[in-house]
Amino acid sequence: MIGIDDLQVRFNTEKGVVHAVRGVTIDVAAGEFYTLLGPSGCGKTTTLRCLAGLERPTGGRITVGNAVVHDSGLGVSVPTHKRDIGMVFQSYAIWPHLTVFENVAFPLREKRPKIDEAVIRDRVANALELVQLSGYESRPAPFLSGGQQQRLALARAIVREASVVLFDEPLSNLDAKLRAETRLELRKLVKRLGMTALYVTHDQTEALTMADRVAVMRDGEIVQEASPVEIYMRPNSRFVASFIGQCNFAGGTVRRAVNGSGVGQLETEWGPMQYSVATEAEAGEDVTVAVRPENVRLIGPGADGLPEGEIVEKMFLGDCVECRVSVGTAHIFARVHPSQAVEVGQRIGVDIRPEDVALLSA
Ligand SMILES: Nc1ncnc2c1ncn2[C@@H]1O[C@H](COP(=O)(O)OP(=O)(O)OP(=O)(O)O)[C@@H](O)[C@H]1O
Repeated sequence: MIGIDDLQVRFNTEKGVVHAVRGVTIDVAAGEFYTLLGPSGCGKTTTLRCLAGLERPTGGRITVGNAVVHDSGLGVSVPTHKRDIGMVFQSYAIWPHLTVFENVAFPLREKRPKIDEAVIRDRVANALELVQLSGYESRPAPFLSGGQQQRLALARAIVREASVVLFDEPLSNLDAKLRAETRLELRKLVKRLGMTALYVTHDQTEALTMADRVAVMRDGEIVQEASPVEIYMRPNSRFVASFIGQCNFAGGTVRRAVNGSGVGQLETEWGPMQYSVATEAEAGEDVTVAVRPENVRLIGPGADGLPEGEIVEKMFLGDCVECRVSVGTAHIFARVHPSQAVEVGQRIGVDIRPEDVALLSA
């Protein structure tokens, strides 16, 4: 439904040329919820703006459904209003001088040939019902709460009945609790309407909870594209592992590589370890070992010949206690249940399952 092929965007600035998007290629299936995730300045908004027709790419080709909306080689560029796309932005861009009804009706009133007033009323009523704003029709838009304004922006995007909807950080103005509620609501609504969504965010929780597929961007490029679970469990680089959630890293050397269904052996800064996820790393190769803090278990000292360390710091985080443990020649962070008795200075065994160890290139 959305095809972006080798997208290139260069901006000429006083400080020289900024190559904001470098060969981004994505293919989003009909009905899929696809998220571009990355730190500020990585080029995600620029990619979205190119798709919307708000930015002119330097190179590449973009299709929406069966329509080519941009092709730098052929000199094709379809204007924004002729693309089959709805948009929801961070600043909701609702009209403060209009009522809720008129805000939603606005995109329909702009259409040529003109849409019949009775049809407009019907479609607005439907859109408002979907986002649970029925009954607010005559209220001035600024007199809605942040969450309601966000839903109003969504109603305005869906009233066009476009098959593709673009979201640029639409939840970032909401407080934490409302943001968490709206995440799931928004995903459910998009799925119910069968829309194809391209969602831009720098918030890893949003990406992990909402998306069918996530593309992590860095410096204008996609560095990994996979399902949320795979991105989290099998990051392909230190950058992705540390951008998405917390991660422990240590230098290591492969002593015996995984073959078949067996486990491999590593020598690491934390001591000897086992791993079971097959990689291309060979015996003798230097690697970076990555382990999530929630996968580090702390067990009584001397247990089963586990590497032993000392708790040097602990921090209560509400749903868990984070401990910094000195082990081998390095430190590792572990997250334990608040009911587990842990004290600074305590000797402790550090247990990590082989399947929770990821190897990255050194
Ligand atoms: N109109 C412009 N002129 C010059 N440089 C620009 C322009 N728009 C974006 N850039 C630059 O292109 C790069 C990518 O910007 P972009 O807004 O796409 O990043 P982003 O990942 O969406 O970041 P954020 O989350 O902060 O919006 C940045 O270095 C930015 O400064």
